[in-house]
Amino acid sequence: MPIENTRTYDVIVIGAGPVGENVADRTTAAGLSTVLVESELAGGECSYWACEPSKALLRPVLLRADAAHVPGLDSAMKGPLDVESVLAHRNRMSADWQDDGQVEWIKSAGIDLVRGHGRLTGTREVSVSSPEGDTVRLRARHAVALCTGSSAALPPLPGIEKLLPWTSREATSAQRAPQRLVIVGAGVVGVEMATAWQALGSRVTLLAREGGLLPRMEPFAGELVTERLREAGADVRFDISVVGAERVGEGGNEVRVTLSDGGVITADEILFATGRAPRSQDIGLDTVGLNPGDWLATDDSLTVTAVPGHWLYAVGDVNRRALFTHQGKYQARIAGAVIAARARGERLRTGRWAPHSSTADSEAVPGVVFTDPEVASVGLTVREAERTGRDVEVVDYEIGHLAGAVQYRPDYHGRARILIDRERQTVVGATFAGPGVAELLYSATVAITGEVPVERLWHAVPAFPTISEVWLRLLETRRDS
Ligand SMILES: Cc1cc2nc3c(=O)[nH]c(=O)nc-3n(C[C@H](O)[C@H](O)[C@H](O)COP(=O)(O)OP(=O)(O)OC[C@H]3O[C@@H](n4cnc5c(N)ncnc54)[C@H](O)[C@@H]3O)c2cc1C
Ligand SMILES: NC(=O)c1ccc[n+]([C@@H]2O[C@H](COP(=O)([O-])OP(=O)(O)OC[C@H]3O[C@@H](n4cnc5c(N)ncnc54)[C@H](O)[C@@H]3O)[C@@H](O)[C@H]2O)c1
Repeated sequence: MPIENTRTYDVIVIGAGPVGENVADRTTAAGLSTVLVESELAGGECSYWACEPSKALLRPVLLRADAAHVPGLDSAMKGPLDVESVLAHRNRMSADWQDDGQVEWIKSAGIDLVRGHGRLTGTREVSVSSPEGDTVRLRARHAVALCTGSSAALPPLPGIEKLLPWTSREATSAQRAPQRLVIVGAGVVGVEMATAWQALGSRVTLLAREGGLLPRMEPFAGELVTERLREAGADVRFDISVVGAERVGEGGNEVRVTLSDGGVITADEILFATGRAPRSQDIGLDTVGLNPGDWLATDDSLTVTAVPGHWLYAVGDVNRRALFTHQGKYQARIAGAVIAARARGERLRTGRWAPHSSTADSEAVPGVVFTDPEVASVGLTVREAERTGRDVEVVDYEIGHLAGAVQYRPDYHGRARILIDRERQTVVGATFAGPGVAELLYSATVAITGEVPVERLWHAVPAFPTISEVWLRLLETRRDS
């Protein structure tokens, strides 16, 4: 007999990914009783099929790329990667796809967890269907936060369902390297997975429908990554799309891909890295006047603007503001503070950079692409500045000229670009592409969010010999140009 029961909490959070967990943590810490609803694994996409496994696959690849060019280590780097150990390490970093550790943390934080598929059933009401067929009805006194994330979006290719294609899930959790892997899509997932699997033994063909890789970033970033992927043996093609694909061979063990230029490629697997779709199809949006399957638009307090009453929030990937774990967790801290303030009847402190406003989503979203070389960017690119009519100065510097870069790796090649707002005289965008630049990014993020005047940056002295000296060289280049 299916069981039905009803429970009341101050706050209901649907989705226990990194973002939902952080909303629940903040509301619980504010003294609000909170329940998390999760249909798969607590920890979400990031822990099992995205950030953690992908970075575990990439770390040895990037370390090796550097070490292979450092005198004294180069000869030790001649052999192939120990693929079995890399995959075993990846499995451990994905907690072997078990969420016991996360569940323990949820309990220790004083948060209740209900397993099952959550759906809104009306204002501040949620119903959860458990895998056993039971239903739990939840009521919220104050807020419901939708943190259901995103899933891979597949292109409308005829017969795609019969192809059994890889998405980001298979690409991050596969237990062996396919001999031949075709990757469609040149965004972050496409280039990271091309870097990983090419190094792990697959022959990768990467297909970009644009004229370069990483099309949303500064073009030099994609050019450097293309160069290194090609050196590693990957077949990288531009201005091309897939017009057809089918499983062929014995038991359908091969994929035959037909391209827009008439070419045909045969591979063992095909990965579609063609963007994300919101997980909002079946979460009861129609019961509150929203369209199932839509991204959920919010204001800077993460409140869903189309629903009256200030009780519904959308946080993380599902609101499409910035599809990164760190940015979703930033939103979660703000949403948690907003929910707590409203529950206490306090006025929100909104406005640029105020505690209840996720301003960084529009001004300074940092992101690192863990390719060889790494690409790190925050704030505007030149293209975005042009599109939004911002008057900026653009300053470029070849990172390989720095003493710190040569110490890092004698053949260092990389590029840095900052954008300076002419009127405000502050940095509004930065992109670094080169080995080891990931850790540089926070300095740029602080410069942008702190709106540090460029004149003051002259007093921020980078240590010698580090790659951070790029900041000084960028200032000198601007002064002397
Ligand atoms: C291959 C790959 C690599 C990435 N690498 C990075 C990286 O290095 N750094 C970075 O910052 N970002 C990275 N990202 C992006 C990052 O994974 C996402 O931004 C992040 O996971 C979003 O967190 P979230 O909590 O919003 O959603 P998710 O992590 O998707 O979690 C949503 C949770 O909600 C649950 N859920 C959904 N619907 C329901 C429902 N109806 N009822 C109950 N539960 C439900 C899901 O099961 C899931 O557990 C990567 C993404 C991909 C695809
Ligand atoms: N290191 C990281 O932080 C990291 C790593 C991976 C993913 N992510 C996040 O995940 C998000 C999703 O990444 P993604 O790479 O899936 O998406 P994306 O939007 O970055 O790139 C998608 C690519 O697929 C192409 N594409 C879309 N439809 C296509 C079609 N029908 N045929 C051919 N090409 C097509 C696009 O032109 C684009 O090049 C990113 O925006 C990023 O925020 C972050």
